[in-house]
Amino acid sequence: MYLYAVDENIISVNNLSKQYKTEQLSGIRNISFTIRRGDIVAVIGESGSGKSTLLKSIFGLLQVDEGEVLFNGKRVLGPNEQLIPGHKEMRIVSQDFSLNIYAKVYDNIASVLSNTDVRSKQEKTEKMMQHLHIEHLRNKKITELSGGEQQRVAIARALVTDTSLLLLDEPFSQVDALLKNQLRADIKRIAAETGVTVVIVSHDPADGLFLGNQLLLIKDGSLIQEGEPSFVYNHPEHIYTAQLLGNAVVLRAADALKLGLSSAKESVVFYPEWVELKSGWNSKRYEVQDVYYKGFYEELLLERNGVIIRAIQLNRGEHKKNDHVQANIGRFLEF
Ligand SMILES: Nc1ncnc2c1ncn2[C@@H]1O[C@H](COP(=O)(O)OP(=O)(O)OP(=O)(O)O)[C@@H](O)[C@H]1O
Repeated sequence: MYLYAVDENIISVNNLSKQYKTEQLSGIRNISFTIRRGDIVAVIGESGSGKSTLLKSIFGLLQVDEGEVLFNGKRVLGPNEQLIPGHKEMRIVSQDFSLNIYAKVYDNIASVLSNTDVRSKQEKTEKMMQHLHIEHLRNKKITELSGGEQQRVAIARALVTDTSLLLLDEPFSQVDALLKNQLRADIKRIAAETGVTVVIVSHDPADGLFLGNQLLLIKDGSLIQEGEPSFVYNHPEHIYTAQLLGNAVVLRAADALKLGLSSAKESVVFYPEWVELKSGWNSKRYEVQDVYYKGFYEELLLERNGVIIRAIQLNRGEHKKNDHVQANIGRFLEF
């Protein structure tokens, strides 16, 4: 019996470290996690935090210094250990797409399929073009496409071979806001339909919150938190996580006390949506310093006893600058 037949983890990353020979700290350090079959995992972190290094290490494009990556229970070999770097059961879509720029869209996708069954090759290519909404581009050369269109072709090409693990490095970097929402939804739908496991690297926290069943947060080469997105959002282990995911308000304990929040820790942290704008026995009076229009909601800058906080107001125009409002910080975290 094969090991992977009984193991629900498609990937196990164990104590993985990869340092580049640079003066500053770079690469990744001592990272461990597992990926369940069929999951969409979002790796989120700022530029330079080590996301691409992690993705390339999973795929076997980098020789790691310590630790290992297991794919279906078998160690992924590095470039020094095999002739052709990479892994034949995984597909990676890197930021440069690696498409044949002189070939047409259709041929870019079809060319990765075998010629033994021409009919099935055509069907699979057609289906994948439909999945990614690029049928109308079939006869265009890659050089004639926008960055976002190229990105879709690259994803179609990666998925058409019935791969079991798809690695996407910043798949939305070239896409404008409208297409980004569509492409995010497409990836989610295709993953559900095909059962492919997806690892997405992004600097945009919204990708991690919306897309993944599992969220990994990387900072300065280390994995600082992982878990189901809503759990990580609501139970951040670091102030940084709350700031990155939800633009949290961070107050020193002394300032928090001026708002009636008492804490024995150094800092008090809460998301703007945890502030309830209402009168009640525990609500306090604040002055509206400013109102920021955010589309379907407004962010209010509120002041009390010299301390500024932010709150969210869904009913636009309800409170204006210099108004006085009653607000209650319904929940807060202590660090
Ligand atoms: N080949 C290399 N040689 C030296 N340093 C490198 C190399 N590749 C990456 N680094 C450094 O390692 C760190 C992590 O880089 P990595 O590309 O993994 O980050 P990232 O989170 O993917 O960033 P980005 O979102 O900007 O692509 C950075 O400080 C980077 O400068």
